[in-house]
Amino acid sequence: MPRDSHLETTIGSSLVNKIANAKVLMVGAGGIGCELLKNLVMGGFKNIEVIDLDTIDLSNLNRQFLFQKQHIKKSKAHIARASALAFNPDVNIVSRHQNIKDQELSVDWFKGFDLVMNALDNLDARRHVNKMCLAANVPLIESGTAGYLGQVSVIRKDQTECFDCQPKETPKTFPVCTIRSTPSTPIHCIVWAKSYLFGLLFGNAEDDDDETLAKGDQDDEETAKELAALAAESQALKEILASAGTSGFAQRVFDKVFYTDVQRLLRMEDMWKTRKAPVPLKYDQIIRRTEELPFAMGATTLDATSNLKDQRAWTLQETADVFCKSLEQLTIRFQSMRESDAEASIQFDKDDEDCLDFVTATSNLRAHVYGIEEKTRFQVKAMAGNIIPAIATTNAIVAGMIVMLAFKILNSQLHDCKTSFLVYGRQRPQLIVNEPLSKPNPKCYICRNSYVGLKVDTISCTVQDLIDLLEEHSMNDIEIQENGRVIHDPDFDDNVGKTLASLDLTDGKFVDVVDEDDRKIVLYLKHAESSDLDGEKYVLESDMEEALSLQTVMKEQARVADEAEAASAAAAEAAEAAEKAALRQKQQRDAMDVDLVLDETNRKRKLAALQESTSSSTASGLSEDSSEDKPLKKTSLDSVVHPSVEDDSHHAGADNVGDGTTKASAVDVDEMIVVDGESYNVVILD
Ligand SMILES: Nc1ncnc2c1ncn2[C@@H]1O[C@H](COP(=O)(O)OP(=O)(O)OP(=O)(O)O)[C@@H](O)[C@H]1O
Ligand SMILES: [Zn+2]
Repeated sequence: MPRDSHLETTIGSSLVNKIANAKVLMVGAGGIGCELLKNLVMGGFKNIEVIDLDTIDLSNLNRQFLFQKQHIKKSKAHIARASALAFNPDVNIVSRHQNIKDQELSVDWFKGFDLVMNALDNLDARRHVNKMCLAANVPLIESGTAGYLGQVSVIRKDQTECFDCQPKETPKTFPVCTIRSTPSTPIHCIVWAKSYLFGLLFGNAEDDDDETLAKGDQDDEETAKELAALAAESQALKEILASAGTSGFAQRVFDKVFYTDVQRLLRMEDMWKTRKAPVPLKYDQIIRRTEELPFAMGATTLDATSNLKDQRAWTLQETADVFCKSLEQLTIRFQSMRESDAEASIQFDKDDEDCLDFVTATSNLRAHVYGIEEKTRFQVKAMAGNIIPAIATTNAIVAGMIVMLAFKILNSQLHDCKTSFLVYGRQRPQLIVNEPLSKPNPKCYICRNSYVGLKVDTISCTVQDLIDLLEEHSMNDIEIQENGRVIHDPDFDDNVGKTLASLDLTDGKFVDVVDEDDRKIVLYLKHAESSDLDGEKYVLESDMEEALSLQTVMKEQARVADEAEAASAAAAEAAEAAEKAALRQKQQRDAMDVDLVLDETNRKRKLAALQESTSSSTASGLSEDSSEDKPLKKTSLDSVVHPSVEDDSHHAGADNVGDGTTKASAVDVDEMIVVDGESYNVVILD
């Protein structure tokens, strides 16, 4: 039986043919990628290109099942290809051990695919593929997982939202004073070790801040004072750094950060009125304490190859030992890096043994000083590396959903595609939640651009030539930028005589051009020898007029969106003002007495009774009327009591609807009814 016969029965031979003829690109051969590649070769795809920049790590093997122990350190892309071919040898797979951001992988290269599928793990690469697919006008399936959660969606130029249409969540930050002075949780200690101390010791001493530290309100006098003290503290540590590499260096750092600095903090007595005060720790103390222990725990040496080192809590002596040892190792590395490059720094890497040792020991020593729970090396790795455990099943489900979307896209059924969320722990027993694909954000600065290929000899073409070219297409007073770098604008013309190549505007670069009407064209440069340009100075690969008129439409859409946003902001403001006014009114009414609480039915009866009684001129008060043959039903407002319950002298004859508390003033007065010259405040229940 032919291999694809079941597939044909399921989805029809026409779609099977489309799948077989499609050329698809898979970016990333990790957790999702391995599952996806298997699905593709089993799902009838015959032309697949797979790219991954990484090599296989032992930690990948639990879920990236195309890889085995003997593949460790080999290219993920090449091994994924070889293993997938074993599932189906009848497929053409090209593997690339390469970064998807490589310049050689141009917009034209992307144009060679019918569909791109991301199986990536980082924003930067996702953003890049998003932009390339928009420029190449190729559909992209974007996916991601985090523990039990997963998401799959489709990105199609001008039809759906792109990856950058909505701002992405910024990483969690911590107030700098919490991290530097008043930690209260293990993560505070880990961030201090990883982002502050590590950076100060092995980074560029000037930029000892980290984006995980939020500066807080520096106008606040207390905060400003504390920040100044912290800056002085960092400066003192930098002075100790001058003795790096000499004997006793590690102990000096130890005593500085766990003793001297903590003592300074303790002098700020107000700080500890409501918090548990830290206990300064000196290196010598640990040695002394360890000698006092019944067993020679200080003699324990942690075996780096043993799992125990990762999984069990270390003694204080062990922690101090690891601190000193890892500090020395990293210092040696740092100094040798600095010999060849004065700006060199070590980046924290959770998979680097010395880095992880240093951060584990340092954060636990700080935790010890502050009486905070200590963490094992394994736990610190997860927390410092922001690791959410990857779950094979989640990846498998998401890879399955990617293939279903791929089928629909190749079958021209974009309208049937949905964004799918894999959810977990919800009350409803529903694993997958679907949402229609969103429309592009009219204000998106990535997908609302018009991308135009420009073939040009970048060696001879000057910025002025580029300006002339754009003016020929009626783009005036233009501003030219590349990746945020200003190349030219109406007030900055220093570069007009320079060639594109001399400004590093070379093959594959995106050049943003905005004109006086705010129309934005992104030119992607394609270097061509002058001889290949048929005597022309340049060749534009798309119709510029069409792109510009599309821009005019998009700018109008953005304007309408702006207006709608402004209108909804104004409406929200008005609603807030109305709410405030209503609240004020309520407060005024609350100050009044409440005589009756009626529900709507009662109100009608009451009014009817009142009218009847006043017209017959027999009524002397509400209570008499209401106790006639049609008695009023008491309302169920338990919390309201007629003021006369407290004070009999007032409206003693009124109908005491509602009973219970004494807080009549908490109720709105809805109506005032006048009967026989006497006024009654009435509350009407909904
Ligand atoms: N710029 C890029 N170019 C090519 N491949 C990339 C790029 N960025 C990330 N990748 C690849 O995407 C894959 C994502 O897979 P996954 O999320 O399972 O990560 P992992 O690195 O295998 O696992 P973990 O991060 O949990 O150790 C990785 O194999 C990674 O090498
Ligand atoms: Zn967008």
